[in-house]
Amino acid sequence: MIHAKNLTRRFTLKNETVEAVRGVEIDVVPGELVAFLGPNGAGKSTTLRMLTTLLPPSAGTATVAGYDIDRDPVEVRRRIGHIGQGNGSFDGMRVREELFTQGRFYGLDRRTAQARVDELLDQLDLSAQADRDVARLSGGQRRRLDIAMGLIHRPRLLFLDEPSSGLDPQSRANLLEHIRRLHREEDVTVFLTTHYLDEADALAERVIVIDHGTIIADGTPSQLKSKVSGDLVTVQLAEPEQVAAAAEVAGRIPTAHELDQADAELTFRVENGDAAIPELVRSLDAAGLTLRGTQVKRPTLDDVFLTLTGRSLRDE
Ligand SMILES: Nc1ncnc2c1ncn2[C@@H]1O[C@H](COP(=O)(O)OP(=O)(O)OP(=O)(O)O)[C@@H](O)[C@H]1O
Repeated sequence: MIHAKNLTRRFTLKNETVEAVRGVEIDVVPGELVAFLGPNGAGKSTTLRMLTTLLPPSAGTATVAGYDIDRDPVEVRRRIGHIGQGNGSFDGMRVREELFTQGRFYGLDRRTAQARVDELLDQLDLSAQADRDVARLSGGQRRRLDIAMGLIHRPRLLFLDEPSSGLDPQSRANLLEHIRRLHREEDVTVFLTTHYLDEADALAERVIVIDHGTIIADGTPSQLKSKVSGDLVTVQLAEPEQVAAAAEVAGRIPTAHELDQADAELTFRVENGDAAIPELVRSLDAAGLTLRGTQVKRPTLDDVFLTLTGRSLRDE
């Protein structure tokens, strides 16, 4: 569905050149739901704009929905839906009218356009807003209308640039559910950009991580997390003086690593945190050390990003 090879884009501003995308390789097969994750400025939108034929690459090639983005941009556009950042609809139009116009724009006859509009209003839960002025929609409804607009011509591949950006948590959850359903029930291949870690984790079957214009990871959320070596175990001791001795005890667990001490707290990573705790507690007890508590935290996509880049995506 998407095959990008060495996709590269440079921007020249006065006498400075920015390499926004550097040799990106992406392969997406039909039916996948892919989250393209990265911090601000990583190159997500630039990649998306190249794949959707809005921006010519400086180097590299891509075929999207079976056509070359450079040689056959019109064929590509005909087969994809693209929902950009804050697409925005025309104010002063009613929801139904706006969708109908889009349908006619894509060459549907009046009757087909009408039927498609009704279908999309239903699918995206907008039937109750059909006769409402577009300007009076909530943020979440407006995003759903954007998606309906992008789907009018039944594309098999949908690109969404930061679809849930700026939405409150409830509208975000609702929008993601709609995207999930479209993917599941309509068999639409979805490629969306996001800088929300939890969103990528919860939504996507596959996450491609981009940083400084380069892809640094590609896999299912659990594959990516398994690259971060292990669960994070935190142990609180009664006294700061006991931490060094506790670190020695924890260090004997065969898979324990990244041991760190601060005040009365010891942290380390271990392959299976839950399985390691009982033996650790016994050993600490046998060494005469007093425990105040223990926690086990599974790796998150943020840990993956931190491991790969040395920075936290959450702080960006
Ligand atoms: N038209 C342009 N002219 C110059 N530089 C640009 C242009 N578009 C993007 N850039 C630069 O390219 C880099 C990548 O930007 P891009 O918008 O692709 O990142 P992004 O990952 O989508 O970020 P965001 O999440 O903030 O949208 C940034 O350094 C940006 O400033």
